[in-house]
Amino acid sequence: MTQTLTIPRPDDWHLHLRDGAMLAGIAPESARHFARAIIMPNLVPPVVTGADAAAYHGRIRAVTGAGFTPLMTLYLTEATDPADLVAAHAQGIITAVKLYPAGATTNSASGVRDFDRMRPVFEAMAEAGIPLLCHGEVTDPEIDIFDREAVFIDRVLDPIRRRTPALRVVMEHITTADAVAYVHSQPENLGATITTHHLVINRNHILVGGIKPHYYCLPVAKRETHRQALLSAATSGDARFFLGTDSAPHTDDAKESACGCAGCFTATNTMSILAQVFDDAGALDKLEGFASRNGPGFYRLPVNEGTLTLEKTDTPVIYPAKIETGAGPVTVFDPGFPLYWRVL
Ligand SMILES: NC(=O)N[C@@H](CC(=O)O)C(=O)O
Ligand SMILES: [Zn+2]
Ligand SMILES: [Zn+2]
Repeated sequence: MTQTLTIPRPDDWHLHLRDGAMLAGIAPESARHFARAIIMPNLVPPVVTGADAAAYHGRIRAVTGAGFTPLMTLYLTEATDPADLVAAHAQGIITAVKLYPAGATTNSASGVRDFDRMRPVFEAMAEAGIPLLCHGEVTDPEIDIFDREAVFIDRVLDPIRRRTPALRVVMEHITTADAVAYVHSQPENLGATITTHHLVINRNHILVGGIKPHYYCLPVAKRETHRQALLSAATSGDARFFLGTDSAPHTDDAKESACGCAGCFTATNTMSILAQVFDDAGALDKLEGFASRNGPGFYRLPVNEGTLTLEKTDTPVIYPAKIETGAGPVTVFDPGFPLYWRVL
């Protein structure tokens, strides 16, 4: 008998949809499987005001139609007006606010340099219950790239949490056992997203046998013990860990370059990969919590009423190697093993 798995329609709590021709080319890949997604604001120029977010929301819906709900975020800068942010949230324009340390990742030049200066904004957000989503890496050139997440927790995140304990925080795309342990040490108003690709690759996948630009993302994948810690957290059933794919398309010429962009594009095959990874870990029953229930729980939103069904097949699932967009081709993340779970 064919094995199937039906779960409430999943959501993606961390997604890059970009804009223009790229948006038009890749948004359908997410809208096909996901009901809602938290949309990252790191456009050029970034989404910084409620008005920017409302306009971007319109551009996304023009591509996806009403079957997909983009949950908008604002890009926090040192010039952010707390009143604009609180008003945008009260009007339902935004769901959360994104913190990028300046220079940490793709299009983060207008991010925050002095975290202490943001305290009035954090207080206003705590008061209004608006989640702060953190790209958790320090940018100090003295700090080794593999240590930047752990150092961020000690130097930036923990001080913010001590000063504003009521602030709801999501540690985005966690990559270390340190981040998993930090979530465990904290009250329920701290959650964490885990990407599909960080459940699959460790740093060897990027570097051994030749450099693999399509496995390069930020935060960079760490050693295998950290991947194991992420897998344990994702499959544990702990409601503070939920799916944020961080699917982050760049055109092939931008990835396959002497200075290649960071980002893995996983929207197309994420659900097949996750089903395979959870099945291989003997935790298929935990996929529903991770992909469909824990995120809405944290964000205080209803679980989706629709469903998604996956079927286990005898022959590997075939998916496109690249998505052709008006901006250029985008390579789909290759997990490096066959996938036997097909989305029906
Ligand atoms: N994850 C990445 O490697 N890249 C993201 C930015 C981000 O989420 O940090 C992107 O926008 O390309
Ligand atoms: Zn990030
Ligand atoms: Zn991201």
